[in-house]
Amino acid sequence: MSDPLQPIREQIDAHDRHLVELLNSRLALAAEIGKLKRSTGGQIYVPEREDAVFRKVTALNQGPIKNEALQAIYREIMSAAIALEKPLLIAYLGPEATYTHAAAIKKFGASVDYSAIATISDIFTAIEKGEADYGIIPIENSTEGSVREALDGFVDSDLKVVAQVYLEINHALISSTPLAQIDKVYSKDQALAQCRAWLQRHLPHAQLIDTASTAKAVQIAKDTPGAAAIAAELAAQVQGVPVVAKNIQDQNDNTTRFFVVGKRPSGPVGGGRDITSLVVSLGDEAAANSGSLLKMLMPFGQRGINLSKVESRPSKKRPWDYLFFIDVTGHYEDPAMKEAIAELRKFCPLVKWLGSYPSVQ
Ligand SMILES: O=C(O)C(=O)C[C@]1(C(=O)O)C=C[C@@H](O)C=C1
Repeated sequence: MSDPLQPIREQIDAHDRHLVELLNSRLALAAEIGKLKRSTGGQIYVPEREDAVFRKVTALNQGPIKNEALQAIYREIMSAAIALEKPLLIAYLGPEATYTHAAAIKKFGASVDYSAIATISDIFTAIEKGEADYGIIPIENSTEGSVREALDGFVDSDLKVVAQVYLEINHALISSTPLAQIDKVYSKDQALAQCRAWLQRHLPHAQLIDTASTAKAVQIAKDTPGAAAIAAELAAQVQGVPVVAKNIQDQNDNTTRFFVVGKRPSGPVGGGRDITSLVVSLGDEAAANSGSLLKMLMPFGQRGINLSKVESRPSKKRPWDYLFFIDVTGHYEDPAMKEAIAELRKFCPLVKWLGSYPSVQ
């Protein structure tokens, strides 16, 4: 009896031949772009162009492929294109299998090189010294708020935020010890905090111990009797430690926002899809004038520039002196944004542009 799958598979084979041809022809064009960029010193990774490509293919898509699947494929196509143009090294907050590692792969795909770096400040240093091309760091979590080391890192650095990526965070309890006998739980402070209610319910007497990263916690738990770690399931797989419980985060839509940092700024994507991040200090103005916070936001509001985040951090220079981290919609090069920032500079001793980047992807 003839196999009914056979003729369909033959059509798939014909499509695959065509796809491979098309992919190679597309990548040859990227290699040509790479040559031009190398001779002119152009940027290899271009977030605003990638955003346009993602938007274009999504608009072309009539199914049945889902947009998410199409974008994942295009992520890998552009990752392969980057690798042909120039091998890029991406530094991420390690060790291997941290959430930042997963976010880095989501952003840059499988064809670039990655390097695990122990601290956020070492990531900044690696890029400044040219030891890595880009860095990826967690900036804020939907349950726990900002990552302080990351915000602080930008104050003293001239690196720019060139792109951002969001990753849904699903924590697992990882241990070789059964749940009833676990007396210590290791993880990064943010992850422990994101599972506070679950821990209170299931391990109310366990000691909670902060570690430099979630993957580091798995390393410790692996060799410590009675110990468990909170980390990604990926970290459990990579290090061969059993998963005791899955999805233990208190909020189901627990999401972390990551920044990609590099030496040169990204160009605009337009259409209200850019975000600009700034750090502002009001200096003595704050002490002298109770309306100064409002005054700081007015230059944006008056020009219809949308404010999506304001976060304050102690300046560490004087007690009760604050730095404000502000996200606004638009690119630094937009005329209205330029005007607003110029106005801010008239009365703020510090207005530092951290970067402008596409809001999605
Ligand atoms: O258009 C470019 O500048 C390219 O390098 C090509 C390409 C692509 O494959 O489409 C690859 C990498 C960049 O990040 C953006 C786009």
